[in-house]
Amino acid sequence: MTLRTIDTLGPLAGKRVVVRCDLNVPLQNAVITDDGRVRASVPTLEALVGQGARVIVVSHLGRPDGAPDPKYSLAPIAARLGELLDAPVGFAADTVGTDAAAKVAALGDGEVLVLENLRFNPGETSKNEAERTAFAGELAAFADAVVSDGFGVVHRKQASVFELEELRPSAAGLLIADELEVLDRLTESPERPYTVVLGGSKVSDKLGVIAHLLPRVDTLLIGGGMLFTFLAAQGHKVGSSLLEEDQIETVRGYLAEATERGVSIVLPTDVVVASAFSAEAEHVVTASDAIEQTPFGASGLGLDIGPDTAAVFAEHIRGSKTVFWNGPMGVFELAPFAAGTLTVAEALTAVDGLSVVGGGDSAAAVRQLGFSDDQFGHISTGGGASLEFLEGKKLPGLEVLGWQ
Ligand SMILES: Nc1ncnc2c1ncn2[C@@H]1O[C@H](COP(=O)(O)OP(=O)(O)O)[C@@H](O)[C@H]1O
Ligand SMILES: O=C(OP(=O)(O)O)[C@H](O)COP(=O)(O)O
Repeated sequence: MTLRTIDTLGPLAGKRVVVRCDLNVPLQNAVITDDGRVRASVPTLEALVGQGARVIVVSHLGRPDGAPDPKYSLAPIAARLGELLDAPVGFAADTVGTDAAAKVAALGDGEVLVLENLRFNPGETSKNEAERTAFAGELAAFADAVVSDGFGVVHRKQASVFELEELRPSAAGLLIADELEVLDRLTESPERPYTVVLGGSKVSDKLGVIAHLLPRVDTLLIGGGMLFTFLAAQGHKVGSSLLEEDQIETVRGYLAEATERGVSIVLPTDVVVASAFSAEAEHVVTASDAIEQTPFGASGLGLDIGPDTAAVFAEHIRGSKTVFWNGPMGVFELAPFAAGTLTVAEALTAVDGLSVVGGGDSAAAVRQLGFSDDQFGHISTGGGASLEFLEGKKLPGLEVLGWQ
């Protein structure tokens, strides 16, 4: 079965349509540093506004703890959406409370309202299905129909991504359809050599993907926060760098399996180690088996891949016909630790084949480092979502829309 599209919902003029977007953008002091995901949400919202639907936008932002936290308010994102739509966009200070109910009731045809962060409500991400269904029911009370367009979150079985879509007539938005068109090419018949580059900080989420990618790819390049669990698996000390100790054995298994399958997992030979997590911190380049031998000893933090590693990664990337990259190579937000990400991004722009960058922060990184979207084959709004799609997994937020 293929995705149900918006037209399967019938005429939407005057109907209340809840649209699940992924507006989880990077913010610094409530200022959006990359609005890519907001822009990517616009075509579907414009299409619904154009039909005269009453559009109610819902999204998460960050990982708040199931309770309101002003740091994660969607208010600045609602304002940006208004600029991009060039129309007034309302904002409710809660998700399913009295303010939301009043503003939904007052919404006119062709108007847009953004509700406050879904994850301020424990039911959104609850592990308990009944709790998720109860929260989805509260959202469904606002909806005659649901459009799901938050590609970045379709791998999460969360109330607004799965249970809500079961409770009302639902369909996929234009962004999800676009994303699947490109990513499907990567699962069906990627031109070889096929290289996947992994980094970022959601280490435990993404390590699990590796087992499923090994049968599909020729080369895996490992940078970012996850590289330290690999170094630890090889018996090296990693100072105070990000480390998933309980994954070390699993990672040893990946290394052994890669050897058996003839897949090369390329690990950094040098890293940038800093005295603290700050742009002003002292930092040095060191061999990746000597992280604790810098002046910072065991408190040293690995915050980027080193220049030798970056050059080796770039060579692998340029020699590939298909490259998928998720997760910055280092803490690119701090200038001294952006070089590895810059080198890898540059190499992707030189791929003679299909290059895909996936993930909110990875997309933000390439734009912040001065690249334009058209220098890559595709920039996906989903990091974890596209990785899990590439590993061939059935994603709850897609299955509920008819995708098989
Ligand atoms: N060595 C590292 N230590 C800590 N954080 C890192 C490291 N390398 C990269 N990061 C961080 O990873 C974050 C992005 O990770 P992630 O959310 O997994 O990527 P994406 O959003 O592209 O899927 C960035 O904010 C970056 O600072
Ligand atoms: O940023 C996101 O994913 P990504 O970092 O894998 O691209 C999505 O908004 C999902 O967020 P989550 O990983 O907190 O569920």
